[in-house]
Order: sequence, then structure tokens, then C-alpha cells
Amino acid sequence: MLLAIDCGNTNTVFSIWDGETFLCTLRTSTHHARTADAYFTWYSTLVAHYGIKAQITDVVISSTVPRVVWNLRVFADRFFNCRPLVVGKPECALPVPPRVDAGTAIGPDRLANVAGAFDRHGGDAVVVDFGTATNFDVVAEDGAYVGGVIAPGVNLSLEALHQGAAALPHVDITQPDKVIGTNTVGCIQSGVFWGYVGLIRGIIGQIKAEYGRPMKVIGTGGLAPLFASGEMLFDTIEDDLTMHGLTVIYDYNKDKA
Ligand SMILES: Nc1ncnc2c1ncn2[C@@H]1O[C@H](COP(=O)(O)OP(=O)(O)O)[C@@H](O)[C@H]1O
Ligand SMILES: CC(C)(COP(=O)(O)O)[C@@H](O)C(=O)NCCC(=O)O
Ligand SMILES: [K+]
Repeated sequence: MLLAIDCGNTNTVFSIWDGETFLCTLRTSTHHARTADAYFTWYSTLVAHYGIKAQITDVVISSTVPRVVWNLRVFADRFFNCRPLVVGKPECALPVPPRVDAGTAIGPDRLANVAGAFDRHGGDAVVVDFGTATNFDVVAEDGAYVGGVIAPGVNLSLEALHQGAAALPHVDITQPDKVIGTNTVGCIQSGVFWGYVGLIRGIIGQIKAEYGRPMKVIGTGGLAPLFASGEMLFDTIEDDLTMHGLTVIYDYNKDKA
């Protein structure tokens, strides 16, 4: 069985793939100093809690935080006796090579999103991933990653307001009923929520105009559901898109071996 690991700047997600479905999805905060032993203690406790019988034989990793990869490699080697496939490394082939400026170190999460989106929906698509950053990943007709957009993430924006302005509290994001806030928290939530709705709509509109062909719009990442209600921003929302992409990239490399 395959253990797929998606390590973002905020959260690290483990999913066990039995070849047909994800048996479970486990989430922890991303922390570069977490050791292989600490990963296993956490992992084995939850797997036992959910009563999952999984014999992990292979591990695939996407990490937007380079420093965590070393401990995850030790984890795979020590507990599952395998060498993980790490997306973005030269030894990890991609189903379709990206077409971007030479020397660009593309986020492996974006490579996984693109592989997952192409497998499920074909090309001519844009993935909007609400992680620590909000990124838009453009998938060409043939499935190549051809670039996109990186914007500050929702929680990063809220945190920046709090950090930079003495009188602004930390607030959690929610959809405000009105645009005109009548208290400080309401004003901040309005600025970030409705600002984001404008950002998403505006960038998708400009991407489509520049791309020049109809495109599917796929939302994913922690906060995508927040922007789903009533706004018609996405054709579909798929929480497991990055994970699915990891299984696609893994299968591609396995078939080639
Ligand atoms: N259900 C949720 N409700 C509120 N915030 C969430 C939820 N899920 C994730 N988040 C927040 O959304 C942001 C993006 O999360 P995530 O997609 O895990 O980011 P990354 O992949 O960059 O680690 C983080 O700041 C996280 O705390
Ligand atoms: C854009 C990102 C920061 C998103 O990371 P995340 O929010 O998932 O932690 C990540 O994909 C990244 O570090 N990219 C490298 C630059 C690039 O993709 O062009
Ligand atoms: K991510």
C-alpha cells in the first residue's frame, strides 16, 4: 500500500492509498524539527485508533518545505523499509513536463495538483489551491503545468493585518453577511473575505482571457469550501486533489521502472 504525504507550509497530511480509495487522512502541523520517530508515534497511534490494517510498501512525498524531507525520508526507510519518491527531485518523472521559465523550482504541490486535475478532468483547467499561499495552477490541453499565480493566503493576510496594525486583533475568517462592517472584526472579515472573492473572480477571469479557451476551475486546499457557497467561483471543489495527484505521479514512476 502507498502512503502519500503532502507537506505544506502550515499542515502536513498523510493519506493511505490502497489502489482504489484513501483509507484514511491524517493531519498534523508542519514542523521541520519533527523526527522520524515522532512521525511514527503519531501515525501509528491514529492508524490503530481508526482500526486500519495497512502494510505500507511505498511512500510518495510532496513538500513545499525542503527541510522536512530529510526526516520523512528517515521515517520511510526506518519504518517501512522503502526509499520514498519525492516529487520535484530529478529522479521523480512527471507524466507531462512543465513548460515554464528555465530554472524555476515549481512547488511540488502544484505539480501534484496539475497531475491530479489532468487525470480527473483533462486539460484546459485551472486549480485554485487555498493553502498558506493561494496559488492558481494552469493545466494546458496536454496536461502540462504552464504557470499560474501565487497570492498571499487567507490566514496569512489576516495575520499580516494583526501583526502590522497595533489596534487590529487576530480574527478567524468567516463569510460576513454584509460588506459594510459595523465593528472592527466585521470590517477585517469583510476586507479579507470579500477581497478574496474579488481576487479569485478577477484572476480567474484574466487567466481565462489570456489563455483564450474555455477552462474548468477546480478549488482545493484547506479553505476552498469557505468560498464555495453561492459565489459560483468553481466548477468543482476537491479536497483530495493534491493527494490524488501524488498517486498519479507515483503510478507513472512505478510503470516506468
Ligand atoms: N477547515 C478549516 N477551517 C479554517 N481554517 C482552515 C481549515 N483547514 C485549513 N485551514 C487553514 O487554512 C490554511 C491552509 O491550510 P492548508 O491547506 O493545510 O495549508 P498548507 O497546504 O499550505 O499547509 C491554514 O492557515 C490552515 O490553518
Ligand atoms: C506557492 C507555494 C508557497 C504554496 O505552498 P503551500 O501554500 O501549499 O504551503 C509553493 O507551491 C511553493 O513554495 N512554490 C515554489 C514556487 C513556485 O511554485 O513557482
Ligand atoms: K498545499
